[in-house]
Amino acid sequence: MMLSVRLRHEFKGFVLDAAFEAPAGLTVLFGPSGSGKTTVVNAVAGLLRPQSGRIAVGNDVLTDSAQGLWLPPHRRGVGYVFQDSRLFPHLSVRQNLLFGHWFTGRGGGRAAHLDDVVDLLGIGHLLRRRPAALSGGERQRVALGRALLSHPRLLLMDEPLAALDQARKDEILPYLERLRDQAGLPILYVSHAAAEVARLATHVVMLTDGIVAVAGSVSRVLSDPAVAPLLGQDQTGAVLTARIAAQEPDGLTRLAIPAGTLFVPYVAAPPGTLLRLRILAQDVMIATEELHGISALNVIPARVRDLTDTAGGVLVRLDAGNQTILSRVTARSATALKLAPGMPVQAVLKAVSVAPGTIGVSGG
Ligand SMILES: Nc1ncnc2c1ncn2[C@@H]1O[C@H](COP(=O)(O)OP(=O)(O)OP(=O)(O)O)[C@@H](O)[C@H]1O
Repeated sequence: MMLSVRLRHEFKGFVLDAAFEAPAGLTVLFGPSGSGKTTVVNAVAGLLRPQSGRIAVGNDVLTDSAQGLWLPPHRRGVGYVFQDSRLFPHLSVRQNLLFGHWFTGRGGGRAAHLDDVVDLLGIGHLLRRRPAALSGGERQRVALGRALLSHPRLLLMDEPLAALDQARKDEILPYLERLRDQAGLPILYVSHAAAEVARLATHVVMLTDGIVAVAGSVSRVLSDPAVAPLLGQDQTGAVLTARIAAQEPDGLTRLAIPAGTLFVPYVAAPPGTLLRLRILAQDVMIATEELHGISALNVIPARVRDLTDTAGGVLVRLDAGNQTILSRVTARSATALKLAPGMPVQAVLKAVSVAPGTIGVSGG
């Protein structure tokens, strides 16, 4: 099931002209304030009728200006989760959940069942409570459950974590990962937090000034130097998948990636588990010779693919196995090391860069 979007809409002083596809999984719509994210989401939800374009989920066409077709919001099968949970305060959690179910009246075989959704989101112990007696993170989990129980073809999430503090975000992220991996739906997720993109996205659509600047899988987009100015210097970095190889006696966890072995602080998961790692460009040093007597645990053989000058230094894209790592070095170092495409190097990852907060299950 794939969401495909082609849209053109003009406000005074702003033109949205965007086309992209979002497969099953979680596609983050990312971009600076005013780039058109909400306009896209509103067009998909049916809250805005675009001047021209076509929006479809699989074979179901939601909007097609060429045919004069435009489905109203309640006939789109779109589950919508907002920044604030918008639960009904006078209803219990259970009643809130069933409201989505009841409202659409689209039961039947493919219906998500209350018990399954409650399990997926870990909200069984909350069913009798009123929203006022929930934490912000719990409320968002209930709002997710309500959206899921409306049997959507598609989930839209407009900065669902933006109103939560970091502790509540951390609490809800694992549930979003499960939803992404188990719901089998396209999820279009608006965010301007790079950490959320790195943690949750399977695909990324970067919007700037109403057009799609870059789009593709999260690993490809985040390792694209063209994306660095949009993410910001200290947020630029690659995302890669690793497999837990073993738990070490000294408390570290050994990970396997195609290019070699990484050691990270203990990750509580069994060998074989796939993890997603975020490796910030500023945490990767480059050595042109074999290293001895260095405290860094993680040194990976790699090859320079290309170099890009940016405001904050030179971004070096490194091929490591079939994965890509980004490193930021000063122009002076790039010159001194004579870095050039094709050159074999060692990527030195500072162990701290693979911190627990940046580790999530793989997805996609
Ligand atoms: N109803 C409207 N009438 C006129 N201009 C609008 C309208 N809605 C949005 N715009 C303009 O369209 C542009 C894109 O707005 P949009 O809300 O889609 O951006 P965004 O990426 O979601 O931003 P943010 O991250 O700040 O929410 C902005 O310049 C905004 O002022």
